[in-house]
Amino acid sequence: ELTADYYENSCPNALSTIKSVVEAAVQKERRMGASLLRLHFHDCFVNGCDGSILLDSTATIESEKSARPNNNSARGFEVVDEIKQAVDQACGKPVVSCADILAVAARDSVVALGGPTWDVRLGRRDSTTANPNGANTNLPAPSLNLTQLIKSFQDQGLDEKDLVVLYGAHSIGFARCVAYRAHIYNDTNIDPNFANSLKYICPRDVGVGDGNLAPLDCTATKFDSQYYSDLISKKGLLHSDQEFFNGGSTDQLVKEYSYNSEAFFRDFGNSMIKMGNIQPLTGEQGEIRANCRKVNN
Ligand code: HEM
Ligand SMILES: [Ca+2]
Repeated sequence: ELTADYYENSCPNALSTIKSVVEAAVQKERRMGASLLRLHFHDCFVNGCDGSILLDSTATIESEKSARPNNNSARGFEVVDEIKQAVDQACGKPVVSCADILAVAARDSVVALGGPTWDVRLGRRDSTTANPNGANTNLPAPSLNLTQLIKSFQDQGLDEKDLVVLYGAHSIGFARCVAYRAHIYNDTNIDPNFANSLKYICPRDVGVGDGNLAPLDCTATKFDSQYYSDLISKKGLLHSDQEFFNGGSTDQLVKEYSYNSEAFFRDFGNSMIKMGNIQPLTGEQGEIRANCRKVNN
């Protein structure tokens, strides 16, 4: 069982230390808040929230970082290193796990960008392995349809409502042309002016401008419910985004969140806690890494 006050005795300054590093990082670059939030998601969906995504490749470990959904895409690892150093210094020894750092940094990022807060449950321990194949299978691709998206969340014990509300994380951050090219050129459920404007940034030919970034919603540096309004006006950036408002079972919830940002904020915190509870290592399982990129000797 994870608990919110897990570090209260062992390191009373842990949470405030994490918060100040996250705030400084977001102040320097607002997108970093989005990148840190996504790291927690990509950690939890592969072998649970155990810091597995943070491990670098070695002779014996093939990293999740190099798996398709993360390669040239997941970012924020240097900020996690910075947090880890600061927090270990504040505690006097490594007592805070890298998995917990990701969970707290995700919350602090959302708050720093104007979103809701919630009590992060803590006490996760760090994995001694990575699972790149798991990253390839479990992390949903932007080409998925609604049924497949629902399935990928169900596999993690998350329901349709968790899916729609957590996907509101796309209220912040950016995607590369490779992720949205198919949607702007091939799909018809997209506002034509919106699609045309993106074609300047993202050329049709594969290999040209693949890394060019576009914002996931039109207020991408602020955490808000704008994302859902964008979907209603057919301005979802990814194919998978627009699947949530495309005549299916999730249309109603998208509408509700578009005009009720209080409900969105409340539900987001609850579903983040639920996601953060996916298969944690606890007790004697795993370890507390001294360096988030490496297993202990
Ligand atoms: C449900 C299925 C999901 C799919 C198919 C999906 C897909 C994607 C894709 C393709 C990108 C762009 C990556 C790139 O081009 O480098 C992205 C970015 C992002 N995703 Fe998701 N995502 C999903 C769910 C989530 C969830 C549940 C969260 C968090 C709770 C999340 C948070 C983010 C954030 C914050 C970014 C922007 C990152 C940045 O700017 O560095 N996504 N997602
Ligand atoms: Ca993991």
